[in-house]
Amino acid sequence: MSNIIKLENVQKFYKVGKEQFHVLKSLSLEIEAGDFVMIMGKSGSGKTTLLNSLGFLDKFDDGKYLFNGEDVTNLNENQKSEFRNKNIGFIFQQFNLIETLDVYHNIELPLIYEGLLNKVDREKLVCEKLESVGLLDKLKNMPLQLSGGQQQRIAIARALVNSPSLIFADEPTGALDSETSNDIMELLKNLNEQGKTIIMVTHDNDLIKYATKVVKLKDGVVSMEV
Ligand SMILES: Nc1ncnc2c1ncn2[C@@H]1O[C@H](COP(=O)(O)OP(=O)(O)OP(=O)(O)O)[C@@H](O)[C@H]1O
Repeated sequence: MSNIIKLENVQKFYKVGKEQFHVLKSLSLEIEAGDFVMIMGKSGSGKTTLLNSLGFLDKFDDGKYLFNGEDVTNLNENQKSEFRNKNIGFIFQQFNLIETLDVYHNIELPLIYEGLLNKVDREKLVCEKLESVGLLDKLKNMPLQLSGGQQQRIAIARALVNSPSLIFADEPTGALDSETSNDIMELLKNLNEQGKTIIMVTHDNDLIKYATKVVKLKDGVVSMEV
């Protein structure tokens, strides 16, 4: 198995007034291609900070970040955006769909950012992804006309549309009831079985059964890996 992600001694500080708050403390971590990783730990332990920094939504202050063996620690802003678009699909607790765009255009947006495909090819991909989450009939709906579970499925279709190898999910079931949560977890499990590497932040111990690897954070360090 090969490492898709390797972190070596990363440090992350937040500036609060004149103080520095040390949130990730010399954290090292290896994630293999095909893993379904659950990042767990108490509120405030740095889970979201870790995920966001891995996805270049935030940055590490020190240490080394290798992606497929390549050093991506010091990418510039354009390279970071390109890296994100190409390699990572994001799923959030509150879905983060654009409320003023219909379902079709929400899913199409990453393809427009990428700028490689014409309209016909984009349409084919959007419909394919919508079908894979079972919501092809909702193409013209606005996000707020859908249930929470349906909105999360649309967000998953959007995360998949650029065919990323990695899915980052921050509490993807946090806003859903338990039955809908199970549906979303089954969908993620299928994606993992199809070869996507998934890194998910959760508080919910019941979801550990879906993981191939659990990383427990405590006070900014990995306290346990299984
Ligand atoms: N922008 C920021 N500025 C200052 N401190 C921050 C900032 N973002 C997060 N923190 C602090 O860093 C710590 C880690 O936050 P983070 O959101 O990563 O934790 P978490 O484990 O994901 O928590 P939760 O489970 O509650 O979402 C917390 O103590 C938080 O208050």
